[in-house]
Amino acid sequence: MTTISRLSVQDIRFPTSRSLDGSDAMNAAPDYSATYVVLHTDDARLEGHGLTFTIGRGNEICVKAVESLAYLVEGASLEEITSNMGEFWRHLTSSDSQLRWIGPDKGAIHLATAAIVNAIWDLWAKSEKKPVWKLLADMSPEALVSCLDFRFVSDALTPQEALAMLKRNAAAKAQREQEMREHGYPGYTTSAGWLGYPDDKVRKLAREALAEGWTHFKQKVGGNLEEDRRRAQILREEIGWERPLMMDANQVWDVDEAIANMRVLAEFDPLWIEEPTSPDDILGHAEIRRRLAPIGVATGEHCHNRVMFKQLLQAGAIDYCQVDAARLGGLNEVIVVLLMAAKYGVPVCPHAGGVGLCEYVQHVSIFDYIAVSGSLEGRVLEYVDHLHEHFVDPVVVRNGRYQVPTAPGYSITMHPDSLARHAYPGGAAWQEP
Ligand SMILES: C[C@H](O)[C@@H](O)[C@@H](O)[C@H](O)C(=O)O
Ligand SMILES: [Mg+2]
Repeated sequence: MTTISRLSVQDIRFPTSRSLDGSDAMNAAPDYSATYVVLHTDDARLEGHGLTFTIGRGNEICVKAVESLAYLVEGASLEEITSNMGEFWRHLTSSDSQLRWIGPDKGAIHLATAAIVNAIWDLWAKSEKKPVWKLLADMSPEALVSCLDFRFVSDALTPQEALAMLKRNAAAKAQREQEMREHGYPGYTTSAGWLGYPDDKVRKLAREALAEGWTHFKQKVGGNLEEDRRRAQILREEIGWERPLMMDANQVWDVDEAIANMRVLAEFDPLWIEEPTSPDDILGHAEIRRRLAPIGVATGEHCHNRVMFKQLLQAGAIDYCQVDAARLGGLNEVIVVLLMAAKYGVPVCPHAGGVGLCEYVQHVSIFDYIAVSGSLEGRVLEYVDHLHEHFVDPVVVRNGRYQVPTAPGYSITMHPDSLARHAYPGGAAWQEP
């Protein structure tokens, strides 16, 4: 038996705003940050690591929220948790009504939940000596369903339906796993298109990404429309018209504004417009989708729970579901969304623009292909080229495709010296001018 003896949490921040990596129309100068959780156990060789992605001072709140939730896992045994993961997830999200009140299932408390829940999955996978995607892919449909909480979504997807979907896909799992191991999962890069980059940098990075084998590119829009057009022109000059170009407005527009601006940017043939308006505006997304077709609508990085994803799907509001591994309450809730998206026939293209998110979502997409959707059609996994060097098992991308991770766990463990250097405010990275 493995007992979780203690939870520790650290405020880790990277000064990415200095180079405007990650910048967009809403977040002009983000410092990519992580509320970083370690579950210590009575076995000194076994720890579970997890993080939630925030920007700079957002960590102040998330660290506190993790501290408040810690008592719900400290002292529990891993076996006790994993023998009924669905029930445990509900315990973590609902049993303390004082903490639930500041959610429910949204905001800082839910981000904190994600860090803890993902650390449990990391611990579980490490104890089984498997990468998380493989732990999931090897589970029986019954075992997987028992990890999930269908509360508030059973009108759209029942546990029985989920079971039937997983069973239908089970026969060809081994074949799809082999395919993933041989060819990897298709990706797209956002790294050439950050809003704060000067034109010559956009051009240079697009050229380099093309040479590396990337086939899909995303640019930020939503600043000044003429500047958006200029950058789109540069990208089209570099990548041609055959390769898909996606656009991301990061929520800055009202509904009508989004439609008007995208009608102008339509000349660059974007595959999708991402976060065209407020992430909470389900009917607004549906309206934008209806009026902008065939340009697709994508959203999800700020969609805070399975209930909202349910409504986006029910309302026919999205063409691409951009689930975020640390915005939802960890992997359990992510899997519920994968299943709902598969039922509604909407491809899942997870969000990965942040620190550690690429590391997480490679497991999500590979598992989705093997066991849930069984399809690669319309699916590309985001990649951003930042901060991977801080991870013990960083993502490996070849020719624009994510290679299957093989190390045990959720790939989210950071090097101890990276943690020490980027601890805020004391770390060396924050002492330099
Ligand atoms: C502040 C961040 O870099 C965002 O711009 C990023 O997550 C982005 O929306 C994305 O889609 O990758
Ligand atoms: Mg985005």
